[in-house]
Amino acid sequence: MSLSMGACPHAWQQHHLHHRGRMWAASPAFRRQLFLLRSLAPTCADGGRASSSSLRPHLMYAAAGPVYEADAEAVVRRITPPLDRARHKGQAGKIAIIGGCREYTGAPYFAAISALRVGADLSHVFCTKDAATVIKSYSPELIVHPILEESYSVRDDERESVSSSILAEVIKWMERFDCIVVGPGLGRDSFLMDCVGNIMRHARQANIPTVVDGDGLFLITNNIGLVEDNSLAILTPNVYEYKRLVQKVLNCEVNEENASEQLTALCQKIGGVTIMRKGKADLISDGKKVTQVSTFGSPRRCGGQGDILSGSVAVFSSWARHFLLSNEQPKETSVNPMVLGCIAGSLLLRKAAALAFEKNKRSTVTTDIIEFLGQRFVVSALDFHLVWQSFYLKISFLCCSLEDICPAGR
Ligand SMILES: NC(=O)C1=CN([C@@H]2O[C@H](COP(=O)(O)OP(=O)(O)OC[C@H]3O[C@@H](n4cnc5c(N)ncnc54)[C@H](OP(=O)(O)O)[C@@H]3O)[C@@H](O)[C@H]2O)[C@@H](O)CC1
Ligand SMILES: Nc1ncnc2c1ncn2[C@@H]1O[C@H](COP(=O)(O)OP(=O)(O)OP(=O)(O)O)[C@@H](O)[C@H]1O
Ligand SMILES: [Mg+2]
Repeated sequence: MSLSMGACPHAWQQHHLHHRGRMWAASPAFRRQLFLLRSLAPTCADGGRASSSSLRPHLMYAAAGPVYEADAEAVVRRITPPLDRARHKGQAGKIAIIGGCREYTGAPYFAAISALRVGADLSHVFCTKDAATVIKSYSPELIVHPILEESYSVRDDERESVSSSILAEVIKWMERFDCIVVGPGLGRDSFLMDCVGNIMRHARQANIPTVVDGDGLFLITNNIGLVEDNSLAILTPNVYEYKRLVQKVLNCEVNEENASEQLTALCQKIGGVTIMRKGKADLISDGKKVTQVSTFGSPRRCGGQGDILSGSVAVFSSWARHFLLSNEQPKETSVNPMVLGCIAGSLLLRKAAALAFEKNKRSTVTTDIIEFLGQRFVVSALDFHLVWQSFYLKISFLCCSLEDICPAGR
């Protein structure tokens, strides 16, 4: 990846300050170029070293003002590793999901199988004993560890020893993972929450990137120290999870008018984390800038799509990290692999959902979407669809024209 692009996006931005909003909104190609410049080039105004508290005014504008549409397809293409015959098992990613309890077995399965379908080599699930057999029976591809316990199965006097042995069991594996996803189908049992808090602390000490979703967000909302100042943490809240996070951290209500400012403020207040606010458009920020992915996916809102997303984001952010490390980035670069991972995951889910909906219409369920996660297929199928559509339109137009010249029946 070339990082030596000449123009300084911020200088350019200042010059055009008065045209903001309308111009960006008007031209997708323009926004695409700007995003690529901003995401793949160093921030020249501050040498990329701006901390959340030392942003200059025009950078504040960049952080608090417009939302840039990401060139998500370019990001996917850049960070996806080639299918190289020389690679061995594990090099394309080892992901672990911490989730799955008596109530929820679907969510951890969706996240784990999506990680594999996106292209990871190994996908583990750490869940409660009740959930393990069920999850294993969904798929032989997953490595399932039945180690978590809920309060009802642990006596008060055993809590400490059970908690330590759970942590010891996870630690044995932790260093091998490229990313963990905490929360899909985890439930909210208090003992379980405490154990998972310990697992998160350990992951942080070991520098393992952590995607926090579902009930993991419930856990960190009530214990924000678990992710505070962790630049390897990604939070993926849905509407309600975001609402709870804003109320707790910013002590106010969600403000749709200033969505990007509020998201930036939330990232900055927590410190270092990347947040993807899911919704009609997925808004992504690391506290420095806000980008969005708004490619239309599907009108179906069946449960489980967020789980696909968390598994996919885990894989893509690992790939983005490896890509940036192996491409000798200048130290001052502002590219954040966690942000790239969110962008790529969001696009993939949306494209897969679009294709699943085209096939299954209102009966689309999450399993149907997972079928379409083969990204090369998603991209080429979509391209094919567009080509076919335009070909079809041209044919129809030609037929209409012929009809005009030579009406049928004459
Ligand atoms: N197949 C599976 O196993 C799946 C399992 N999943 C797992 O389920 C667990 C919980 O995750 P979640 O996303 O359901 O819970 P969350 O976001 O806390 O609450 C959402 C609920 O809030 C409610 N609500 C409505 N309006 C509201 C408002 N204005 N402000 C506030 N709240 C409002 C509304 O409920 P209602 O009031 O309609 O009863 C809505 O349903 C988690 O572990 C996840 O991974 C899922 O991944 C799906 C697939
Ligand atoms: N109103 C919407 N319009 C279009 N796409 C949406 C909309 N809301 C969510 N999405 C898409 O669905 C994905 C999942 O978001 P959602 O809000 O359903 O997550 P979730 O509630 O955590 O899902 P889950 O049921 O897995 O827990 C998002 O990435 C987004 O792309
Ligand atoms: Mg969810």
